Amino acid sequence: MTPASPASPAGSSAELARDVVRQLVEAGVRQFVVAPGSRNAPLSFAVFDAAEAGLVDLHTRVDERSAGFLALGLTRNHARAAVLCTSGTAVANLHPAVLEAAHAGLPLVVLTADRPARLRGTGANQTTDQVGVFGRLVDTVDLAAPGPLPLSDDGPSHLNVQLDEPLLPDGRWVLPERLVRSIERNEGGSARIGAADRSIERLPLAPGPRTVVVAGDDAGPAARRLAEAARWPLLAEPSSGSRTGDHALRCYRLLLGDPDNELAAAVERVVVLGRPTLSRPVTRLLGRADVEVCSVPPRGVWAERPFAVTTSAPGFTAEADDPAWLDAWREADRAVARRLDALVAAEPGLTPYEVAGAVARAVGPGMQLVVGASNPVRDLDLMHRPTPVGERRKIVANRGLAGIDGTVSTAIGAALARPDHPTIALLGDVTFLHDSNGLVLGPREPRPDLTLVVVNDDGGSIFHTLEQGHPAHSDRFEALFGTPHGVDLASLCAATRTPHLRVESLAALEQALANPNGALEVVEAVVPRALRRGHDLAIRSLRP
Ligand SMILES: Cc1ncc(C[n+]2csc(CCOP(=O)(O)OP(=O)(O)O)c2C)c(N)n1
Ligand SMILES: C=C(O[C@H]1C=C[C@H](C(=O)CCC(=O)O)[C@@H](C(=O)O)[C@@H]1O)C(=O)O
Ligand SMILES: [Mg+2]
Repeated sequence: MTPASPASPAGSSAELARDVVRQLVEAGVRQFVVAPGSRNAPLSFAVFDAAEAGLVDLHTRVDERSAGFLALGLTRNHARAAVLCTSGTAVANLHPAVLEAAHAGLPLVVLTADRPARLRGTGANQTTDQVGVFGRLVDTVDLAAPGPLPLSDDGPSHLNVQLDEPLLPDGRWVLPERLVRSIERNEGGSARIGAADRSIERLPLAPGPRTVVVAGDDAGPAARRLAEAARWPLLAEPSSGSRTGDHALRCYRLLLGDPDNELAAAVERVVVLGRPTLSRPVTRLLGRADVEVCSVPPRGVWAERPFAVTTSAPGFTAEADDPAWLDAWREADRAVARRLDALVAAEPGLTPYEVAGAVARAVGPGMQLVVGASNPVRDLDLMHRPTPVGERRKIVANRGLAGIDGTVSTAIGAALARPDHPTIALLGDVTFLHDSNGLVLGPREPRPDLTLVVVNDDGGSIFHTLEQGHPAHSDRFEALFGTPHGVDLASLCAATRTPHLRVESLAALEQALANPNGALEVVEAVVPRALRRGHDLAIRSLRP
């Protein structure tokens, strides 16, 4: 047992590392994800000692891409995390998660170990230019000695820590008593970074113009509250935090996508909150010259909107408007939803729409759903019936940049940060394969109560629904877009000893969802990809 050293030698890497970890803990970081490396050893040892003292949770991941998204999932669920790695290409593997955090406005902390500045520009091993490595969107704080850490609360913080040899502390870190006590009293930074509902100046909107409320990703419940106060139709994406109550419309996308829909044509004003990312009909509505747009800027970088905005404010209020407008939208929504359910039910085999519907129904009060990009989030948008207000369901998605990367790890992180209830994830097969390293968990690792439902259509079916999927391109489609892989997911799961179940019917899927194993498991739902374009065209042509 190495002796405890209350204070490391002044100017040592151990002292610098301990100062960084202390400040992060004081700022509310309680989750640390370590990717193994020698250069970051002083930081890793300091985190280990903080974990031994019960102040933080320590996670280890061998793949920095997964480590970054694990930290993102923790942070997205208000358990602020720091991810740390060694120098060189390891740092670049964190970039996808850092970019998602920047665009989603998440306070992820990135600790990159570096060689001392004197070695920069030389051929020193594993040394590159890490200052500004995440581009203009994320500033770097380059640390050579202990000092105050400027941390961002509305986006990622990059701390590049110059660590010189010796890289080993000369003993265990005995954390300062006052730090331990303050954490035990949960003083200092909050361990749960949430979108605090700060009292903000809300701008009143006059009744009259035929208005709809669009709630994009991370809009929060403010969108629902405004729609309810004004009696306006609510067009809420699954990860908006507003897809609850009786103003939210399930099939808004189909109503807007109908060029002859009189209700859509009659819209005169849109109030938009969060970041709408799912569909071109919503994008088209927001870009219409005859529509007034009132916007609450979203979190994250580039918060200015890609469409003309008439009024921008941190929030809006409204009085009750004419309910006939809402009633007309509700009636049309119910009518087209009935036709959608009939179309899906008429299909003999398991469809991705049924998978999304079954998953949505399986997410009970308090539970969490993490949904992957591409078709799963769009199928959920069509099939997810808005749920009652107040039942604390949470739907999480990486919509800052809509990447298919890191989704397994994001789901694990989000699930670990919400241990009171099970989490389900819904994702495509290519998305799953893209982060299958997320299943590589060491024997000491905290494990989530998480069911990963993988919709396996052996490739990227989204492209069938886009321009690329037109039959004119069929000679090149599979090679460039369909990308069939033929991977045996059962064997892939077996490699990491992850429980796996393959289902090919709705009944089998519902049975699996009703009997989760309470730990990490994969339920593979096999569906045909060849039918996607036909189904998509039929669904888009549905009318009330
Ligand atoms: C990191 C990243 N690479 C590529 C893309 C482009 N992309 C979007 S969806 C998709 C295919 C997703 O396939 P899958 O997960 O199986 O879902 P499906 O489309 O079959 O529903 C790809 C490659 C992306 N969004 N992010
Ligand atoms: C496949 C990629 O992402 C694309 C996915 C769908 C988007 C889309 O147009 C959906 C159409 C709809 O449902 O209305 C598409 C877009 O936003 O234009 C995304 O690029 C990809 O390769 O990035
Ligand atoms: Mg697929």
